[in-house]
Amino acid sequence: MTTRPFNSSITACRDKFKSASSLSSSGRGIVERGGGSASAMESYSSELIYSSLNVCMSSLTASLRHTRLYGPIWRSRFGPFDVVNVATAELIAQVIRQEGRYPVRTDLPHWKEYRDMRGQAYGIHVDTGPEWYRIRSALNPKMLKLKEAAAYAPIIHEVVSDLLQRVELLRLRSQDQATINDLTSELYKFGFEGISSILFETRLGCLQEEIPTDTLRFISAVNDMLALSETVLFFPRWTRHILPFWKRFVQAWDDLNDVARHLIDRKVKQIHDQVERGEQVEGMYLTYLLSSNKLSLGEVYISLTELLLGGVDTTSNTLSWTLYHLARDAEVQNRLYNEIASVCPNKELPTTEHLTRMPYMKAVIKETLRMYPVVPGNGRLTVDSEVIVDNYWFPKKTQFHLCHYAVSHDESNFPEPERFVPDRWLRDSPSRSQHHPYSSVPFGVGVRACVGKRVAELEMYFALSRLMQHYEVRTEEGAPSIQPKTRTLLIPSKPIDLQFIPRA
Ligand code: HEM
Repeated sequence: MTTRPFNSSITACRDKFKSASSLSSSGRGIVERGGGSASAMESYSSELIYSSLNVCMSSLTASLRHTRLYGPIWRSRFGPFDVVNVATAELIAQVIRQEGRYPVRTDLPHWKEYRDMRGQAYGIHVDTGPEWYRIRSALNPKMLKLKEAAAYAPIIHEVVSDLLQRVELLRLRSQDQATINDLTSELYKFGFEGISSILFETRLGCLQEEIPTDTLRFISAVNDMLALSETVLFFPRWTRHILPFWKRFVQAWDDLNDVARHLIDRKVKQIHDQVERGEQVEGMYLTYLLSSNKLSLGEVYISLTELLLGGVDTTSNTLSWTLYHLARDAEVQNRLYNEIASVCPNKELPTTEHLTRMPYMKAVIKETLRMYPVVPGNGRLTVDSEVIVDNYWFPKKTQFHLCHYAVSHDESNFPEPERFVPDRWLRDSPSRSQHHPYSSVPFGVGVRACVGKRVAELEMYFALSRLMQHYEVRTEEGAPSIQPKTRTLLIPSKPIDLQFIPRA
């Protein structure tokens, strides 16, 4: 095969590998999307940190449709993005196996610009290469290992107790003394409180009746920054004088940093006072980061903020979908309840040891994350070397989009993919699916995978097991089924309202 020029700079073919031009001509297509229309902006305006992940920004249905139309690999353009999409487990595996020592998801030039403007450290999302690795290595301990994350069990239980109280309050306040409307927004408060109590070692009061003013400012700064992140990236720089987005983006970051810094500085002073008094310093994640001396104070500010951004919306959306399905499937719910009740009789508080004896609960969460991978599409930008994927040769600086949602809904991996079947994940079950290891990787894989996985799992397991101990969840009569949609993260397209019936 001879080398032929490709019709754009993104792919180039080399001897022995397929001509990348066939990406656009043999049913593997280039999909062009117009830039900047109001409707496009509406559906693609981002909510979360994972704006940096969902590089092709295609909607779920579009990603499934494109897979059917173009096969497992195709190019797409959206605004400034020129992306190679891969939509089989094997191709995802090929990209990941060539990601190198310092994988990059995608560029975040607007975050970098903000940090340059304010003279701040870059942090885990903006830094690349060995610098990213240095920060990531400092963050990994006390987060990634189950044994270490287990130290957060008491504080997570404290926050789950507040969640239970809030559920009871809202239930009793409702007309039928059962229904909680828009469960996801309540679970969002739980997610925010849970992760900040570990990271900042401070209870923010998100689940209180009257949320403190500073906490409200924190929550809205997080929301504003994330909602504006993609918008800012999308519009050309010259529009910044005319459109309000950049100014609001900067303001949101300023507010976010201000509250985070205040929380951290308070802790630094407490630790300093304890040391002065000759007391033993004990704490959680912030104390660990400060005492490990691996990061500058500026890097600690940025790192905790970025961990918070990764942790607030992810666990809450996953828990919402889990409860939604349990409410619709009495058999699955009973089985889960029976497992929890047999491991922890008399509503005993579950410990991490108890969790090791709850395989069905883990299967329920795995199945939720298969059907609703909260990060439905991830990205990898090849930086250091050229790569070969599906026998095509791709040059450096190729942006890949890993279409996780399409893959985990592919029936060749998971028969009847639209059915919620936790049994697929159980070792001895006849329904256990024989799937490719990369067909459902909701936390990512490799050195760049989710740093908060263990904490997220603990939060979800404790919250789910205790909710089940106290309540049976049901749907209201005639409640419509709810489809997911992407707002970068995968979220319910409508509010989820569920009934919470107290158990004896
Ligand atoms: C259900 C819960 C969660 C899911 C499904 C999830 C999923 C993911 C995924 C898919 C990635 C990208 C991995 C990759 O590129 O290979 C990621 C990255 C990340 N997540 Fe999570 N996440 C969850 C919870 C959390 C929590 C609770 C935290 C905070 C403690 C967190 C913090 C982060 C951070 C900081 C990154 C970036 C890591 C890096 O770039 O080195 N996540 N997460």
